[in-house]
Amino acid sequence: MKILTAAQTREADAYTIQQEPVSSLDLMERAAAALVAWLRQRYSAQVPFVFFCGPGNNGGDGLAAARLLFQAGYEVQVFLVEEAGQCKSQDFTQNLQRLPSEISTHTLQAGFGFPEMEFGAIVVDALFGSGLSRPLQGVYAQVAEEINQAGVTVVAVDVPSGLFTDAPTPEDAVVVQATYTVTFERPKLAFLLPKSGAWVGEWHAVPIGLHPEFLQQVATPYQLLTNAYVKSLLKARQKYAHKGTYGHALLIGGSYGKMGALVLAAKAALRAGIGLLTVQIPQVGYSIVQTAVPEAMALTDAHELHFTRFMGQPETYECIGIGPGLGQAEDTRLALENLFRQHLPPLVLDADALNLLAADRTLLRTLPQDTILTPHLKEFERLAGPATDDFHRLQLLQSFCQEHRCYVVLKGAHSCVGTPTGDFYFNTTGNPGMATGGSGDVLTGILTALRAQGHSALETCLLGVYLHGLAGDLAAKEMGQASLIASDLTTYLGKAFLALEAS
Ligand SMILES: NC(=O)C1=CN([C@@H]2O[C@H](COP(=O)(O)OP(=O)(O)OC[C@H]3O[C@@H](n4cnc5c(N)ncnc54)[C@H](OP(=O)(O)O)[C@@H]3O)[C@@H](O)[C@H]2O)[C@H](O)CC1
Ligand SMILES: [K+]
Repeated sequence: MKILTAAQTREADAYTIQQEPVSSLDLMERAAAALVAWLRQRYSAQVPFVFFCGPGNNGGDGLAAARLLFQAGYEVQVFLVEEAGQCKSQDFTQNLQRLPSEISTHTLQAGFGFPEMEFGAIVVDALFGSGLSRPLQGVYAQVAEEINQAGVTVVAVDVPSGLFTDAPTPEDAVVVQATYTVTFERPKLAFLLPKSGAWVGEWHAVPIGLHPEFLQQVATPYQLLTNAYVKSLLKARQKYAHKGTYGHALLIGGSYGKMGALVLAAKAALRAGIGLLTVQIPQVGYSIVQTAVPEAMALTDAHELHFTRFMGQPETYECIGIGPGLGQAEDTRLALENLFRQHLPPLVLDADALNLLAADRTLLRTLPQDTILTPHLKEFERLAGPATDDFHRLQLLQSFCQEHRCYVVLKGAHSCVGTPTGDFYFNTTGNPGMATGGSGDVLTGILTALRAQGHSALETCLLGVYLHGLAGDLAAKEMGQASLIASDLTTYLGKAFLALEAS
């Protein structure tokens, strides 16, 4: 699903208005109705609502929604927030005229006294949306600050007021802290990024019937993974298959004190459908692996404690995953250097393999084409340098993938897959319970297994992050986020496959 910029959203509006055709006032009515349907599903008519409406179409949405909610029997109060002399949008003015006189309406200007709020009231933030052109100041900043200090549930209309959707919001800017953001048609790019996403709370995208033709033709490098799309990437298992049909993968990793990481990756690879799995481990890991993962074959390194030399034949494997528990010894770096000189099957690199690459730019330059790298934010910073903000990090991701002709799974709340073509795919599954040691090792195992089964690098990344997150969501549903540990992700991987197939 494409993610649109604010400018593209305006174009989508204009196209819809012209081609459907529908008046802009009716389009606003549709947006307001979609918001009200969401509110009514969540809150009973006993819950009072307080609307704060700005001067543009976001405020107009607020006014239309206040009217519809009032007509549905809810108690509604409206505060119009305005800087003296500020122009109002036409649709705002029309909706103000349509507001039933029974709704208590007040204007807040500079120096206002912030209203007392009834206990349990829900604040609807309709100050500004995608038309924000500068940080909040004056009365708008004051109202936003008061809302943030009121300790109430805040539902932001389309965008939390003060948040820029396609550019960094300055560090010191005032932004409404939303509990929920009900956004129209598509989430905005800022919602998916770690810093700006924190203002958004839990977001829900509600359709408002923007013209499908426009959505189909509009070009964007930003995509959101949908269930339907990821499902289309699944391959059915064949009746006459044998273990050779589903690839032979190799995982290289584990070192003294870090064999668990390799075991986690190996178990996940097996649950991700691999036909055959071999692991290469230092001697210290031999009995650990043979006991913990009897399904895997083991190659032992010449070294007792860590990886120093690839012991197999590259052509035996359809994919090699390197990194979980690897360690960063100098002879491990040399072993990677030697390995990269060979003709290799596709690679998945994680953890210490990434740290070794980051510390040795020459090694990085020899990275085989189409390698999948799976850094978290800190590892990515080591690889590509520090980012000044979320949007700068996306630029770094794009140029890194293009320069090294690789795929990067940048792990986080909405893990982002960067591609050599300069595209970005944001994941939609997963939860904060997955921020736990070993979660990344499980992902490496899944990706290595999918790649070895013949998926392209892109398909592997998309299917892998989605299934990994879905397994986390299914696990968290039964055991809660706090108690979730990495092995649970592997336990629930089968259910994630089933859920995706059945969706
Ligand atoms: N397709 C859709 O998604 C639809 C969305 N709708 C809603 O429309 C808004 C966007 O409306 P728009 O009027 O473009 O923008 P805003 O309401 O966010 O505000 C714009 C006005 O405010 C001025 N402005 C901008 N920043 C500030 C600021 N910091 N302080 C004061 N004033 C500011 C701006 O004027 P400037 O010329 O000064 O920039 C505008 O006057 C979208 O978010 C949805 O809620 C439609 O209802 C339906 C379709
Ligand atoms: K808003």
